[in-house]
Amino acid sequence: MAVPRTRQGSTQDSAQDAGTAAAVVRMRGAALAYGERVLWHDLDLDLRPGEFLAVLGPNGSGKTSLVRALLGQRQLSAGTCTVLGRAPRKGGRHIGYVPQQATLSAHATLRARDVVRFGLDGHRFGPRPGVDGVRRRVDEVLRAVGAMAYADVPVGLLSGGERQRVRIGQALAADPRLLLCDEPLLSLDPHHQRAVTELVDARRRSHGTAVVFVTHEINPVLGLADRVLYLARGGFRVGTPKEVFTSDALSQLYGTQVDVVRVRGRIMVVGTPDEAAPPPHHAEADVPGGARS
Ligand SMILES: Nc1ncnc2c1ncn2[C@@H]1O[C@H](COP(=O)(O)OP(=O)(O)OP(=O)(O)O)[C@@H](O)[C@H]1O
Repeated sequence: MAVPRTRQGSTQDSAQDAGTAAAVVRMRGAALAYGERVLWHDLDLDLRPGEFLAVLGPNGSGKTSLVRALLGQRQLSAGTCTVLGRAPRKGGRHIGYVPQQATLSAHATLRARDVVRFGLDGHRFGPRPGVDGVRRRVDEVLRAVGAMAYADVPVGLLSGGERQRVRIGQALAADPRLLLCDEPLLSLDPHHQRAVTELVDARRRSHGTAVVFVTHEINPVLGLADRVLYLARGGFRVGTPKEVFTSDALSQLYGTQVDVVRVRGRIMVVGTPDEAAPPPHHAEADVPGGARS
């Protein structure tokens, strides 16, 4: 089960250090830069089993790059990161990855069950189940994600919401301890958004799978996220949704007046600068008052 933990900036505290032994992801002083451009830096983060971390931020703030760093596809430019106690590496076992939407269309003629099976076959190490075992496991996963009804339908014929269930099935097939979801709600209607978030939530509650969930919108995960990592302008803010979604916290992060308004249990953020603007470089990015840049 998830235990919320608060963290702002990079100052370490003993309570957090006590919790690191079981951390699924551990980052210390982590930074990621492309050339001169620093996406984020001084990031300290411990993600515990069963914890749901929502990652938010404007376009280009480095959310996908963070996921790629955890997958071992991007090298940190500074600091350290471990995933399940080891340096992140490509093809690591126990990591389920739900990539951004586009990727499945390349395999549009494959049936849903084939796509889920790839989640089992994709791992080069560890014991391999036999043919019957594979089929059983694929069926089990298809049922778990509610995709049994279209198990034999080519994914190219499925709706966006149905495909997303299949993608999640693929990510869950290998029984991951860490689930990385990169904008799985993109272009889904509220009904399907709810279905997808409930699937992910059920998984982390039943299996203690830690979740990193990149999303542009906090509201669909507001009741689920233990913590939010909000990236912007080369900086970040991390804490519970209540702590991060305040006018003060986001104004500090953005370096301009931002208003956070709550309406009928939903959060609206008003006044964020143009999302297309690139973040400043490292030296300009320090945000005073603990919201680290
Ligand atoms: N390999 C790379 N080399 C150089 N720049 C890169 C590379 N990969 C990403 N970038 C740049 O880094 C920035 C962050 O990209 P990233 O995809 O992590 O952002 P994001 O927060 O996921 O954005 P979005 O919300 O649009 O998906 C972008 O400006 C992107 O162009």
